[in-house]
Amino acid sequence: MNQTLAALGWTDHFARQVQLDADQRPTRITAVHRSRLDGLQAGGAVSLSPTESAGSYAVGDWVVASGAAASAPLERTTAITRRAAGEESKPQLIAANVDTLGIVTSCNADFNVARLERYLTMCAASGCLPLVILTKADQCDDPQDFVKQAERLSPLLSTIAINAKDAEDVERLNPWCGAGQTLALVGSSGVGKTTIQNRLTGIEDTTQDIRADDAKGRHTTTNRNLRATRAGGWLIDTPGMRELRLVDAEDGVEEVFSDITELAALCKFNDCAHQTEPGCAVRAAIDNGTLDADRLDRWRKLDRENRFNTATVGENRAHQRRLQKLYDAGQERGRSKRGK
Ligand SMILES: Nc1nc2c(ncn2[C@@H]2O[C@H](COP(=O)(O)OP(=O)(O)OP(=O)(O)O)[C@@H](O)[C@H]2O)c(=O)[nH]1
Ligand SMILES: [Zn+2]
Repeated sequence: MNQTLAALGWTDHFARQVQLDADQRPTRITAVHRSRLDGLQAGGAVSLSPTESAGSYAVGDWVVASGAAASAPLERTTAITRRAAGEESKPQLIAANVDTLGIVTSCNADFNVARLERYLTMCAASGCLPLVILTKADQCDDPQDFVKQAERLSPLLSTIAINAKDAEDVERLNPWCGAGQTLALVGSSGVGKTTIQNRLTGIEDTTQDIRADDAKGRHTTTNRNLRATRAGGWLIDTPGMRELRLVDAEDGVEEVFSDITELAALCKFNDCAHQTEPGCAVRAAIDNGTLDADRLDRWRKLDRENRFNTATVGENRAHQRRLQKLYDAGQERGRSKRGK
């Protein structure tokens, strides 16, 4: 597969960061393995050795290859992260340099304003442009009603209603995954992500290019994580993309709920909880009908949850430090006992 760098997504943003020697090649990362990176260059697919730990790279990253050695990732335009599962709840990088995050929901009971706001918040924190894709328009009497409800959530939002099983309908997504453009999809199970991806990539069987490392520890090339679209662009599909949660997304909450944060700035007290305080601009807006009380509730919930997630990440670090102190103190006691 031969590509121009621009078609791979290379822009001035990346070009400005490097002075390329004759033997150096910009490379887009298509898969991250424990001790190896798969990538695409203008000349085709390559396999590279990372110079940083594997965790510092993500699918979609740009690196500079000198021979078979990959530089550290170039500064990203966008980064999608999630809160890692388990004990170590530090943010985990899911994908880099995604231009548009397609938030997929259906014109049915899956459509849920609170959930859309969560995804929009995450999208804002990542730096990607949001695109709401409403599937199953063919099974609904008035898809435009759903479109309107979604568009009300943010002026930055594009919304499109489609039948994901209809090839022409799915082609309407081409502007977001044409040459040089990278798209990723999020959404609940069953909303039609796989159906859309298969149409966009022309690959009907998603399992066909999944191949694990073989028994001898060799790797086989897989294009599953960063897949070429028929429109000439890229689609990122990793297991992590499917399990996204909010992390460190405070900026995102502010952007998506700018109407509320702007009002809150006008409250008489700057620690106003918008409950019963005098001079509360938020309650005033609810009273005069310019702000929806449900929206305030959803903001509270999201803000609280986001603070909790972020706090847990911080608390975990604090917890680790406390454990280390206890451990050090224990060793010290042991030493002084033995010394007696
Ligand atoms: N009629 C209709 N059916 C759809 C549409 N989109 C998806 N479906 C059907 O809904 C079912 C689920 O679609 P998938 O593409 O597997 O959904 P998914 O989001 O990939 O689900 P997970 O793989 O569980 O995350 C399939 O039977 C699809 O054929 C649509 O726009 N219209
Ligand atoms: Zn207030």
